[in-house]
Amino acid sequence: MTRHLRLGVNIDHVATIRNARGGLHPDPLRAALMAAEAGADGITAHLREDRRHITDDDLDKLVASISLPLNLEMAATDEMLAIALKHRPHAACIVPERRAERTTEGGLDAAGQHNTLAPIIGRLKDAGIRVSLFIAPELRQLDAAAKLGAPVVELHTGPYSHALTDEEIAFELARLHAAAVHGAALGLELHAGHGLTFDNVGPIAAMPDLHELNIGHFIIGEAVFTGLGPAITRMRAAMDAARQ
Ligand SMILES: CC(=O)[C@@H](O)[C@H](O)COP(=O)(O)O
Ligand SMILES: NCC(=O)COP(=O)(O)O
Repeated sequence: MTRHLRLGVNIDHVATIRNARGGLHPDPLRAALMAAEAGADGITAHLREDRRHITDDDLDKLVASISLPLNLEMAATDEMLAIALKHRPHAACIVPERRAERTTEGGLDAAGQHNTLAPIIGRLKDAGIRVSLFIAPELRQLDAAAKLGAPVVELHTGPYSHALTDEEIAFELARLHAAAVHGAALGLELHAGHGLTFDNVGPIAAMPDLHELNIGHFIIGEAVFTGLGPAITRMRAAMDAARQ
C-alpha cells in the first residue's frame, strides 16, 4: 500500500483550554502553524453553534494565515452555511450537533435528512468547497451520501475508539472496514476520525481505502506532555507504520 494517508490535525481543544480562562492563550492559530511545521497535511476546526471552542475570530485568523488546507466542520444550518460561503475553506465537513452533548455523539443522518442537506451541499459545492459528511459506518448512510452528491465522507470512529472488549473492537473495525470498501465502490473519498490515539490508530490507518484521518483531542492532550510537534510526529509515524 503506497498511498499517503493525510493527517488533518484538529485544533479545537487548544481553544477549549484557552476558553477555560477567557483570555488569548493558548492560541489555536499558533497550534495550526506548528502543526504545519510538524508535517500535518491539513487543519480541521469545528465552529460549533455554541462556540464552545473555536470562535468566529479564530476562523478569521485561520483563513487569513494558514497555508495548509482548512477543513471546517459545521452543522447543517443557515448560519454555518453563510460562514462557510464567506470564508470558502478548502473543505466543509457537515456534522450533527446537539447543544448539550459533550462531544459529537453520532453520525449525520444523511439518509433521513436528504431534503435538508441537499441544498446546503449544493451551495457549498457551487462555491468550490469540497463537501464531506461525517457519518456512522453504515452502508445506508454511505448510499445516502453518494445520492446527495457529497464527494467525501468521514467515518465516525468514536464507537471504535471507545470500545472496551476485544469483541467490541473487532465488531467496530469490521463495520468500518465494510463501510470503507462500500464507500470506495460508490466512488466516495473516505476519511475517518474521532477519538483516535497512538494506540488505536493502527488498524484504521491500515485500511487501504482511506485517504485522510482527522485527529485532535488526543494529540492536543498528548502535547501537554511532549509538545505539539512531537505528538504530531509520533501520530504520523504510527499511521505510516500501519500503512506499510
Ligand atoms: C466532529 C468531530 O469529531 C470533531 O469536531 C470533534 O467533535 C471536536 O471535538 P468536540 O466534539 O469536543 O467539539
Ligand atoms: N472529525 C474528527 C475530528 O476532527 C477529531 O476528533 P477528535 O480526535 O478530536 O476526537
